[in-house]
Amino acid sequence: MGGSLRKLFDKVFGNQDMRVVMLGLDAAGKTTILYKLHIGEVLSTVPTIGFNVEKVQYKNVVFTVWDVGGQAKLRPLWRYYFNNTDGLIYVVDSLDKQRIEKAKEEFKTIIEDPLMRNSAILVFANKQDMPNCLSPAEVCEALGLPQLRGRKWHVQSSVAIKGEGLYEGLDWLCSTLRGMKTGGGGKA
Ligand SMILES: Nc1nc2c(ncn2[C@@H]2O[C@H](COP(=O)(O)OP(=O)(O)OP(=O)(O)O)[C@@H](O)[C@H]2O)c(=O)[nH]1
Ligand SMILES: [Mg+2]
Repeated sequence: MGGSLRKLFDKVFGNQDMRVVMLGLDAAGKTTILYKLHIGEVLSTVPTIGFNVEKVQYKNVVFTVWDVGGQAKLRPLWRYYFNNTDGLIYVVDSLDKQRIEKAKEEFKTIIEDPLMRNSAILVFANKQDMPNCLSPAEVCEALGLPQLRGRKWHVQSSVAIKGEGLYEGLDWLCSTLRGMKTGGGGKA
């Protein structure tokens, strides 16, 4: 699975310069996604300031991954990480109904930041293998995506531990970014 996903990843991203930030509450599945893609070694973590930043470079694509739970005091650092971000991947634990409201609040703060204004938004409704989880449509509703104006977004059902849905999501992100970079605008 890892090998074939990597080949697909290659095909999708080709030779483009791309900066992708992956965010979500703790335990949403970000690290699992990163490792499942087998796109490279984790380059750096920054535990000294109280949170982990995982950075992965694979060819021209730089992934920066961190969790955003209760990080208000760290928001000034966003400037450093979010600058020139093309794509935002927001990972939601679809089973964690208790914290879906919190996930929404954080999401809203992120996408309203001026640095994120132009980024395409891919949401992984993760842990879809779990019974009684929120459906992708419910996650979409809970995050308020249908009310978003002037943004390109997509909700992708995923089971990160099995690698399901990851390629489909990245495929959407890549073709959307390609469209945006050539000025045509991808599918919303
Ligand atoms: N059932 C199920 N479990 C998953 C899935 N994806 C991730 N997990 C599990 O959820 C837990 C958290 O996953 P991580 O990838 O560590 O989450 P994270 O977003 O990196 O969390 P932080 O690093 O704490 O911010 C782990 O035990 C994973 O195995 C999934 O699709 N289904
Ligand atoms: Mg992690």
